[in-house]
Amino acid sequence: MQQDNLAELQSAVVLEQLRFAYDGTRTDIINIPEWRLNMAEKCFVFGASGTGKSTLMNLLSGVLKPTSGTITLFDQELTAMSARQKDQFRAQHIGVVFQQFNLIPYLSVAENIQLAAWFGGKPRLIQDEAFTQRLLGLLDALKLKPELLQRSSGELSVGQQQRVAIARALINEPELLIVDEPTSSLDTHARNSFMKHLMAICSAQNSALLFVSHDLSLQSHFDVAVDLAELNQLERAPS
Ligand SMILES: Nc1ncnc2c1ncn2[C@@H]1O[C@H](COP(=O)(O)OP(=O)(O)OP(=O)(O)O)[C@@H](O)[C@H]1O
Repeated sequence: MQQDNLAELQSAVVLEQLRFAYDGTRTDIINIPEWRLNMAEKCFVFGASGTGKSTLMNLLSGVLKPTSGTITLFDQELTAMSARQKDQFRAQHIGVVFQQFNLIPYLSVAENIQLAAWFGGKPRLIQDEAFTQRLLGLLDALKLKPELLQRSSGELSVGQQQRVAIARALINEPELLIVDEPTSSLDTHARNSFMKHLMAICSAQNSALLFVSHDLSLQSHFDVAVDLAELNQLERAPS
């Protein structure tokens, strides 16, 4: 079978009977009977504040463990992995940009990005010329000046930190990029430019993209859009 056909058959993400309640509560925050994301598809997940967007992203990146049900990424069941296997799988296959970016403020931009490559199992490649070229290409695509590489990430503006977080998430060319509400601190012009660059990089790398936000104006950039309130089968109090 041709490689292209194989890629079409495999899903990037499959959720089945996925339920999650925070410890000590009995209220489901997530209850998704079934959902799929195709390989290399760019999906916008929207919902108002408090609908569970960050919770869903934390489940998909393996930071939270579901109460029940399964999460399968590229035919591998995340929910069946040990904590160590999950960390390794995430580092190798998933790029995550959290709302707060989670950069290490006292490390330089270069060190923050190299750390991701190291955890992604590519420590030797960091010395490699091709790695440097890829890093410079990413910086250029994200409109970050190479001089920033030696600056502590804690010294950068919020917009710059955001783009460094994206560069870090993309450095290992992940099959899946998960991005949680990254544009809220940007003005309209910066936001549109950021979105265009992000889409171009994902297309070039063939990465599937799951992007959560409450900002519906971003929807036009994506292949598909999902309303989390519809996807999530939560019991609602009768009105
Ligand atoms: N650690 C926690 N313990 C208990 N409840 C939590 C915890 N974190 C979030 N919640 C609750 O889960 C629900 C979903 O929160 P979540 O942060 O996933 O929503 P969100 O859609 O990402 O919101 P926002 O757009 O404001 O970031 C909220 O009712 C929230 O209060």
